[in-house]
Amino acid sequence: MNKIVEVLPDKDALIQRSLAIVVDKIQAAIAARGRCTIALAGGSTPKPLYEQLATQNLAWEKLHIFWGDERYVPSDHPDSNEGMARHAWLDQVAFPLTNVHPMTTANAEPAVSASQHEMELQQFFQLQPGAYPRFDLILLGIGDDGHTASLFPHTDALQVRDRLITVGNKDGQPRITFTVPLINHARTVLFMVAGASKRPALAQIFAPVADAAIYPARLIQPEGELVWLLDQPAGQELNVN
Ligand SMILES: O=C1O[C@H](COP(=O)(O)O)[C@@H](O)[C@H](O)[C@H]1O
Repeated sequence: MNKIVEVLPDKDALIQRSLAIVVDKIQAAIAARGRCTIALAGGSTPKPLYEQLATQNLAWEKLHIFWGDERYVPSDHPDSNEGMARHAWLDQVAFPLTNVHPMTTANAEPAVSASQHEMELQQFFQLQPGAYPRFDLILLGIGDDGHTASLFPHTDALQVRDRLITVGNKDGQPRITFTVPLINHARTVLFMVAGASKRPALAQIFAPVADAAIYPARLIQPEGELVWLLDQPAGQELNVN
């Protein structure tokens, strides 16, 4: 694993740096393999990045969009990660409908939705049973509690090692999420973390020793490249070399 940690002066600088990295990864993947597969983060941090991506002139027809996690709500719900990215980016450019692969949240049982999305990934990547796809880029954030994607502290989702997609749990609310092994198979994982509220969790995530059950982002140790982009309020006390 190649780990890079950058502390940027403020959130705007973090967004500009993430834009440069994401555009570079998209173009490199298309040049090397004829397409790029990217899994988006939700929440609020990446929204300005998605708005900036909507201003770029990229080969959208060669870009396939997935999500690393989803709240279990309809896509038109204000909490929807899909809805946020569509509004900020995907609906603003000529993006082929077939290139957008959201996690369904239509089933009464979240486990059914998780299985359906797993089958969609297996078909899209033409996977053998038990194989993991290698996303070109997976975007992640962390919560104040150290969660990432929808891998929350002390939840069963943290232990899942034989699935691509599983059901997450935030205080009893279901989520759909990439599993740890799926994330760790990525070519590049890019964390975007902004704000002083993330500082305590970051200190534990970066500590030489800490409990990954409490700070699940510690479990993200990809085979490829791991990039952490932090703004100054989040990363100022980290001893990052
Ligand atoms: O609930 C979630 O939170 C994390 C962190 O969001 P942020 O806005 O604090 O960066 C996000 O990465 C994840 O996709 C989302 O479902």
